[in-house]
Amino acid sequence: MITVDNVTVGYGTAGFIKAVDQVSLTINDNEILGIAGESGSGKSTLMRAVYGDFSTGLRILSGTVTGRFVDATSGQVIEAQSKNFAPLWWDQLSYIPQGSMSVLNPLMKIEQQVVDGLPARERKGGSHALRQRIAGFFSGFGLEETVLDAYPHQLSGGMRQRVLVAIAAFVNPRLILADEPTTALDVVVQKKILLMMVEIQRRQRNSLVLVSHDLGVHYQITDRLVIMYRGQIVEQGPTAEIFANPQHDYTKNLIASLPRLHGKRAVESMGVLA
Ligand SMILES: Nc1ncnc2c1ncn2[C@@H]1O[C@H](COP(=O)(O)OP(=O)(O)OP(=O)(O)O)[C@@H](O)[C@H]1O
Repeated sequence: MITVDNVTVGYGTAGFIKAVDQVSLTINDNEILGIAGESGSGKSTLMRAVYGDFSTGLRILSGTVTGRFVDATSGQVIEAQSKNFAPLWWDQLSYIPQGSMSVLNPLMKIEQQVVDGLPARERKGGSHALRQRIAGFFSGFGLEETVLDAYPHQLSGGMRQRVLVAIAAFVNPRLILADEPTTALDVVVQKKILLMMVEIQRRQRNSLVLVSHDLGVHYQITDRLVIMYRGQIVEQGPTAEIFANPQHDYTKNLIASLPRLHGKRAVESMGVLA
């Protein structure tokens, strides 16, 4: 679906601050791909390059990010470079950036924020019918209809994050990019959000890329894992294989640093999806 080929990405026009260095990876159809790595290792930058969001001064210095999508209405295959992805946002690929409060407009009720992001074809049938569809979709994930009439500040952090996930998934995009969606939330809320994202991926059979510095999260929900270190990918492969047999010292240290419960690694005892 997405091929990242030897991409170097950074910021600035006069000078160039390199943030991602010669990275290659593939995002396949119908999979959960995890991206892990310490703070500043380039995870968010890579996500922006894959989404095609150059608004932060981001620049692809070399290499390509190519997407292959199928138009939901015409069935036509669309192949494009990420610099041309903007018309495909929401419909084909959606992005949940870090920080739910800064993403949602504080002055607008949730319903309007959902509606504003929708492609025109989704708005057909009038506002009442659309509200019913949105409410139905939200309730499928335990979000009551009253949430639609709330302003962001009236919702808890966990609720706002679930709303963001629901908005990102509403039009059934083929790829959802989620950047640290559970960071700064307590473990109970984290679990709810992770379960919601897995449920969405299973129902929609799309691809989910999950950025998290928390290897425990990756262990529980990702199919494949990419480990970044100082702007480069130092390891990638099936998550179970990486945990069973980490190759790179950085990955070994990350796994060794996971908390232990009764002599077992905590990830083995948590079983979010059990
Ligand atoms: N808008 C920007 N302008 C200039 N440099 C930036 C910008 N955003 C990020 N950087 C730099 O790029 C590098 C990679 O940052 P990035 O946010 O991609 O890492 P990250 O792994 O996502 O970190 P975190 O987990 O803290 O979010 C860092 O050195 C950072 O300072």
